[in-house]
Amino acid sequence: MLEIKSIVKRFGGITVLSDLSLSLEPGSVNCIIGPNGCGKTTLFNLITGRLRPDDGQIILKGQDITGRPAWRIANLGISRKFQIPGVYPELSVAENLIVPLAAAQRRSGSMATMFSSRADRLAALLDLCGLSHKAVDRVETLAHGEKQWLEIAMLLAFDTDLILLDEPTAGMSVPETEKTAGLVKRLQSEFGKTVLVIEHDMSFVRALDCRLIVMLRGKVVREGRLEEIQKDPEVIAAYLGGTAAC
Ligand SMILES: Nc1ncnc2c1ncn2[C@@H]1O[C@H](COP(=O)(O)OP(=O)(O)OP(=O)(O)O)[C@@H](O)[C@H]1O
Repeated sequence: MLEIKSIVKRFGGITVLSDLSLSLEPGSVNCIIGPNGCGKTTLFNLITGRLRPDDGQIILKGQDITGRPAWRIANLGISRKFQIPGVYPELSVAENLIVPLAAAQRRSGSMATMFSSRADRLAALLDLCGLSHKAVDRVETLAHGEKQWLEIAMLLAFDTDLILLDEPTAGMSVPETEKTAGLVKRLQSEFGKTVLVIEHDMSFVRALDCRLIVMLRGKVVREGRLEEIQKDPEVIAAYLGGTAAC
């Protein structure tokens, strides 16, 4: 689905990403962990075209997207959720979903995507984010967690193959965090999406039960399951430190 080859990003004299390589299998869930400032968000900015790399290549489904504009990359099949919910507060929940549904229709030129009709699609998306009972409510009246779930459903409505989520559980309670892990898993299990998540919350990482990618000092230093990663001395020293949570 995605192949990042030896990417380098510098800001002035500081090298934030150095020779970083990574690949994502189609239909997989992957989670990036790493200490503050190690370059996780910068990596998302490079993948989505907000920033251009100084060196290296980014390949999406066999196509070189390195340095292409963000709108073009979105149309080629990558959607992204920022930490703060990117929803339309004055529109209803259903209207928020109709906007990306329409954008997906325009992008593909066909509705032969996930569902058989627009009504079915809308109902499935409302069900996915647990907001069927609030379909006509204005989004500004929703709780923080509900806005985050709505935005994840909006990404699904836009129907790209690859979905990037930047700390989707930021500001959430423990039950909300657990629900978010279930939602992210459904993107893969029910809809076949490839998902790449940045997350700090280890209870969420554990619940997600997926491949972990550990970044340190601008590089990928380890990949694997949590059980392996949490035993790694370098990871423990540099990132997990004393956090008994892992
Ligand atoms: N536009 C920019 N100009 C200059 N420096 C930047 C810019 N964007 C990021 N940086 C620097 O690059 C480094 C990596 O930042 P980045 O936000 O990618 O880290 P992160 O791993 O996502 O951190 P966090 O976990 O705190 O979100 C930091 O030192 C940051 O200050």
